[in-house]
Amino acid sequence: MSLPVPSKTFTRDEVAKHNTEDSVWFIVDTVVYDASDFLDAHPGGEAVLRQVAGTDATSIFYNLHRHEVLQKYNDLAIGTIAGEKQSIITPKLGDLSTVPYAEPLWLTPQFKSPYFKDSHRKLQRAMREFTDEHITPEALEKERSGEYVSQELIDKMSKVGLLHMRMGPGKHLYGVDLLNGAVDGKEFDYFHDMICSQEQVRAACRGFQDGNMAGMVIGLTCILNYCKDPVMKKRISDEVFSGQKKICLAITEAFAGSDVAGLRTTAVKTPDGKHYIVNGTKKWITNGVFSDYFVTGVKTDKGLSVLLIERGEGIETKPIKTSYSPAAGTTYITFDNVKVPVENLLGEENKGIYVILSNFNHERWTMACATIRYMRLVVEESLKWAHQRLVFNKRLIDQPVIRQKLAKMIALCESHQSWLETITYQMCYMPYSEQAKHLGGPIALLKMSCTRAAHEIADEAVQIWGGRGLTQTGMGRVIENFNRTYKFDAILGGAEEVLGDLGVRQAMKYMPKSVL
Ligand code: HEM
Repeated sequence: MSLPVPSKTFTRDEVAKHNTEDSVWFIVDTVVYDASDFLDAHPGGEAVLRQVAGTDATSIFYNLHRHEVLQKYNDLAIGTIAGEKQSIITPKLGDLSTVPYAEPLWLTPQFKSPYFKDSHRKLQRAMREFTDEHITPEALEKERSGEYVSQELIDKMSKVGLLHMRMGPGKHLYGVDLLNGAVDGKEFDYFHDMICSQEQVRAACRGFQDGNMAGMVIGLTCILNYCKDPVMKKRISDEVFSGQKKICLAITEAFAGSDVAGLRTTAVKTPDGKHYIVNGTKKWITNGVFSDYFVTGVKTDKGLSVLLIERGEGIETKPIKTSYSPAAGTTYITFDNVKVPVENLLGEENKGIYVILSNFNHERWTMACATIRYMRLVVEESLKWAHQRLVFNKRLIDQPVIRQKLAKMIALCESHQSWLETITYQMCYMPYSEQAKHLGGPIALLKMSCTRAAHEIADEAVQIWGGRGLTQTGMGRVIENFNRTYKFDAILGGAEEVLGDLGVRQAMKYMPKSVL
């Protein structure tokens, strides 16, 4: 699609005359811009615009700006050069990128994949459109302002079944209209789930990405799988899926992160056996500040247990400032003699470790989906920039050292997507009971390896982008965000070292005795 600009045409000679005190025109990709009234407002200053007045500024413009700047300021366009056609494509909402490696191979027209059916492709299109239209604009705004996700967006996501889909396959999807029939809830598998995760990441706002109901993705699973009272389970899931109530997972403490066995929040039964009294703290809890329900890991008399705690007396939530956006709603929680009915126990008393561990696989896999997709976005942006940016009279891409960096970035991205798809295929066909045994290790290793790859990609990308890779606005916005935030994935849901160890320990369990 070309930029929609007025139909008036000019000759290049006519444009050249607008190089005066009162009139500053220039050409970008055959479109004529009248910047005379924009000089004061231009973030790059007046002088630079005066320097290009009357000329074709295409190459200098793309050396400094993203194409989306022209979309935003389209009202400065007054026409086009007679007989010439725009050559730069403006993507439509929902379009696939035409940049090589910008889409996973299964979405690249020349490639085939055994894993993806029509419903996956239909869902991908619908998710891309929904993300471009509704999620990205809000993500960009909230990432900057640090405000929390709006109720309006939550309502929209609820209406199209996106909140339901983010919980992965299951009965909670039956009978729900998913993005206007893009996929039937009974057909929804982990590849659909992967698509939902990966498409949303394209907003490239890591803090908002977590702020946008990540607490639900990791917290509500425990209710769906371990709440014994069907009435309570239905009430809570209805409230959360409809967007009226928010939920989060509160496991980590200042005392214990990946080492969940070291938790210190206590739950002591009252003498009449009807309640637990909860005391303690939780730290780094995503979405905690605005949550109504806390799925909380506690110490009971003989082990760990998991309780559903409703916001009320004795609970205080305070935002924690981290290196990503406050939009994530990262929280410090204190529980001070909080009275919780015993019916709110999820799973068995003292066997909460199973509740926590069974939750981890989907959480870690979702994080791998997201990290890999974000890596790909960095590859896309870097490929575009390397073709656009001129230094030492050459495009960056014409420098072998830059091509080497891109080669490494592409290889890391493609190999991890392939590994992800292989594991996702096993998740679709392996019974849930077997998954913890056989997939816990591979998923842990995948997540560990993804975030190591993210580390390499962030490092190479910033070198390609220079100062722009460290600047929150303008051309390098995506690179800066990725470089500042990829570490969250290397820590949350299990630190790299813990996951690596888990993967190898699981392999040790299955080592045949006879190999020596
Ligand atoms: C329709 C025309 C233009 C519009 C709407 C526009 C808009 C902007 C905006 C929004 C920025 C802030 C950075 C960003 O968001 O990318 C910017 C920065 C800048 N612009 Fe423009 N601009 C235009 C044309 C030009 C031209 C022709 C030049 C020629 C030299 C120029 C030079 C700069 C410079 C030097 C910066 C600072 C870049 C940086 O900090 O990296 N702009 N412009």
